[in-house]
Amino acid sequence: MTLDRTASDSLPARRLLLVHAHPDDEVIGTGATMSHYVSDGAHVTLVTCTLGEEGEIHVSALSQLAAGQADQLGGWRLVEWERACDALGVSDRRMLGGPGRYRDSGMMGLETNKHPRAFWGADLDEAAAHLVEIMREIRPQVMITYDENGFYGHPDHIQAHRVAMRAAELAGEDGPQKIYWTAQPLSVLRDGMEAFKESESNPFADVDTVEDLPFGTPDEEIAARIDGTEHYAKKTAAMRAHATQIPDNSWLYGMAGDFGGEFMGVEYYTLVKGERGPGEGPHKWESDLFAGLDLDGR
Ligand SMILES: CC(=O)N[C@H]1[C@@H](O[C@@H]2[C@H](O)[C@H](O)[C@@H](O)[C@H](O)[C@H]2O)O[C@H](CO)[C@@H](O)[C@@H]1O
Ligand SMILES: [Zn+2]
Repeated sequence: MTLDRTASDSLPARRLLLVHAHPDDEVIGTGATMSHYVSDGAHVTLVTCTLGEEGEIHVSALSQLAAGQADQLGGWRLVEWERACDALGVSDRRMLGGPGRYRDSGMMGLETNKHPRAFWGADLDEAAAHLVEIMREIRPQVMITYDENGFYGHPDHIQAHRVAMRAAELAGEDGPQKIYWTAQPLSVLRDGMEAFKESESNPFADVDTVEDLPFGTPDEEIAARIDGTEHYAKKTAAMRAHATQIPDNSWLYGMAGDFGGEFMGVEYYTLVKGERGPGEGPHKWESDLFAGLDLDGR
């Protein structure tokens, strides 16, 4: 079968693919990065794997949409997701296999993990094939997804990692030349713990040290620091679009409000495929995910 590569030939020279598990993950972990690259003229493709049907509902008027009631939260979060992508300027956004193909599995160990459409139980190569199709169309040079623990251990995040990495393997030369996993440097977590210690809405309240958290990466293992502080207003606008998941009193707004863009507008990554480009600072962190790539060849 001859592959139609004219699609990517008509796209901008730089093409970034992000693979996320639920609506809202895209903004929480990578919203500033997405907005930064859209603003800088790159083509950004977001692939989200589930509709988030099993999520909480922080908007009381919508509480009856819950999975155990009308079971309509997935459709509502699809709308939230579209609005959030609009706020970030991301027009190329897709649900893996189409909206509704894979269902939010719920937290690890719950009965919902066994739902016949739960993403956690998806056939890996079948799910990866949907992503390979997108890679062949877009031919992204860079891909962002989660580490093997899904950043914090949620089954859909772990499965998103597995599907993204398998698709990159199957896509061969149409797959990404550089692959990054979302990460949070331990130094930033320590600063956050200090900054939040007097705060009412404190995400660090249940731990004594940052090493007790299910995530955190030694600074020397971080490869890239993307400064999107000029875009954190768009990131917070996109977060507000996800109102069922991110309540107005969320600590995430505290980070943006009291601590400015440094915490919300800067996002960090480890590099697991490809060569690190030129970097800055004590650990030579890249400031551009496309650093070191020969873009002419693709
Ligand atoms: C950020 C993220 O991945 N959120 C997921 C997660 O949400 C958690 C879940 O509702 C849990 O019950 C809460 O205690 C926790 O505060 C939430 O972050 O899991 C949901 C169910 O799979 C998912 O819909 C949501 O997007
Ligand atoms: Zn998620």
